[in-house]
Amino acid sequence: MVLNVDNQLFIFLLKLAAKPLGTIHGQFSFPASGGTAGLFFATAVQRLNCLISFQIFTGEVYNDERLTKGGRDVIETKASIIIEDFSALGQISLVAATTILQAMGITTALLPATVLSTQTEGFATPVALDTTNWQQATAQHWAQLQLPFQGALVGYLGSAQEVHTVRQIIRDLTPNQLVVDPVMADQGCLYPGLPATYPAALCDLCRDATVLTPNWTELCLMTGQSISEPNPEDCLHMAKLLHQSGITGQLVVTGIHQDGRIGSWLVHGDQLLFSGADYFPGHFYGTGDCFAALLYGYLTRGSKLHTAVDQATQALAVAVKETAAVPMGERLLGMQLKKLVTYLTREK
Ligand SMILES: Nc1ncnc2c1ncn2[C@@H]1O[C@H](COP(=O)(O)OP(=O)(O)O)[C@@H](O)[C@H]1O
Ligand SMILES: Cc1ncc(COP(=O)(O)O)c(C=O)c1O
Repeated sequence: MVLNVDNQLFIFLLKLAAKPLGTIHGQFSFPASGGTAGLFFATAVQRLNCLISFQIFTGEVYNDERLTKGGRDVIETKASIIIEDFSALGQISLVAATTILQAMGITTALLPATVLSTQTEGFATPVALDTTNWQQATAQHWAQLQLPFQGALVGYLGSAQEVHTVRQIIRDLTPNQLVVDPVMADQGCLYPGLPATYPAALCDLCRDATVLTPNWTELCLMTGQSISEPNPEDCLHMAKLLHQSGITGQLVVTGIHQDGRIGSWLVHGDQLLFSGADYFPGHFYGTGDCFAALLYGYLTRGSKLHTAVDQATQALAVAVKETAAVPMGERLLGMQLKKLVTYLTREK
């Protein structure tokens, strides 16, 4: 319960208590204990001599000289913009990426691309909430605040319209690096609910990417090639096709089996550099999301791309091993991240 206190003596005492913090005026609301709680609060504030701006229930603001007129100090931390679906259940996409990047000590700026009740595979049709208007308004707010951004990571977006929105947002916020995981397909098929026009829409966004992490099916769809078995010759050919179409970011193709291991090919000129780890039988959901987040994280920490791919592959293997130990049906919830978080927080 909130009680309105309109008591001249109380306001006088509160002004006195808060004097070191600047000017206050008007009418205040405090919890049921009323004047006593208010006085206690004001005295505590005075004792702490807080150098912050804070708001009391009614919206009255204390201003401190150190704060700018806009109401905040300059923020120097460069946040990372993460744009992908927020699937409410389990550890898919934005939930996994946020967990990983926070464990790596990276400040995130989240723009959920769509809010889903579940991921799109294995749970029938998820309930979806379109976030386009909110995303645009939030990006505009961030631009007005002139916040600095280190980079952006883009994953599953879910509609061609959303892809266009995201492209515009990225152009407005100008992050230094853009890692795009063109999430749309696996094992030869587009994910449920995505239209056949989706790959072309995604290619537009990929033109702005500095690093791309498609799996083999996604690479084939992006280049309009029929879906083959992964092989080096086709991979290099498709890398050239992408380049010719204006997609010039560095290419890391995931889900590659080589020498009894599984990992990715980093396209380096006419060479393919393989990074791999132990293969665990069966399909895992959300490995691609986690790989892209880890790769983004290591790049942000300053690793060169080849090193970052190796680091991401080894870190991901920790989560794959943990997830392999849970019953197969549970894998639909995404990757188990507990051990990976410990691994990441222990890293220097
Ligand atoms: N069965 C598996 N065993 C071990 N690691 C795997 C397995 N499946 C995927 N990974 C790891 O996850 C990475 C991304 O997986 P991939 O299936 O290509 O992603 P996506 O989810 O985008 O299809 C792979 O390059 C590999 O490092
Ligand atoms: C909503 C959603 N986001 C993300 C993904 C990405 O999963 P993965 O990392 O396995 O490509 C999926 C896969 O089905 C999905 O449905």
